[in-house]
Amino acid sequence: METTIKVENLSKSYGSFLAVSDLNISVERGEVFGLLGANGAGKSTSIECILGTKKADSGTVSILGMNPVTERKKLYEQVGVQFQESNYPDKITVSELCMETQSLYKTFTDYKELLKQFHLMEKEKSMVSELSGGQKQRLFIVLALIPNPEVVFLDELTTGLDVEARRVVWRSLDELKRKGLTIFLTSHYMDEVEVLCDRIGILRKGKMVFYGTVQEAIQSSNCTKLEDAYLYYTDQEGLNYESI
Ligand SMILES: Nc1ncnc2c1ncn2[C@@H]1O[C@H](COP(=O)(O)OP(=O)(O)OP(=O)(O)O)[C@@H](O)[C@H]1O
Repeated sequence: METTIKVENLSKSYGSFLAVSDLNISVERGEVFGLLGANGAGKSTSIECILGTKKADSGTVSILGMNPVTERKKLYEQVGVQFQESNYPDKITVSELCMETQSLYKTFTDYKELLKQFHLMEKEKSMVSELSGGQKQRLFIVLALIPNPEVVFLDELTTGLDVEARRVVWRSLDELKRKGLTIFLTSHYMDEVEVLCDRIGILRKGKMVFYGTVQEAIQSSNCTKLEDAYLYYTDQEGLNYESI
């Protein structure tokens, strides 16, 4: 198998606060990896350090065999990133923003196909600023996919999406995965994780407390559902576990 993302012994502190501690992750080509953890567990910090947009204190990262810090330009031709809050000009339409994004890359996918796939075609001429939260979220996924990437990083994939929109996103990602796209995502929704992820890592206070398949998480915690297994791993003091 071909390893697409390799993270070894990655750590990051903010002052004296250790946000990510000794992270090890390996994602194969065409695999979907989900990084899970409570608010503040260190997911975004990890993604930013992996992408090289934040400087890790120690550890090594390789994406498609490249170092994201020193080979940034070349790597970013093949990596898509979904931003939570994109910086876009005030008065720009959906299609203009897509075209602008296309212009940043040597090769790209037809954005209209992506807009269709993510049910945004009827918003093509709308101002980005006038889209609903869920429509914007889907647009940011489209923007991440425009370079026709080999790997895509999706932070809080479907936060704010309604039930139908989530299914649209899941279906589209599944299709892209079949074509060999490697996906690194974070999510707070265990149903989504069960549908999409081949392997997961659960972070608790910056440390990986579980790494393996969804089935392994369920089995090793003696639970029957992933949500319970997740709580078992993230809430080991038992404060909330089984409180409902
Ligand atoms: N720039 C910063 N300076 C200091 N502390 C930070 C900074 N960014 C993040 N932190 C802290 O690091 C920890 C991890 O934050 P991070 O954003 O990585 O968590 P997360 O798992 O992505 O959370 P969420 O699910 O809420 O998005 C938190 O305790 C946060 O307060």
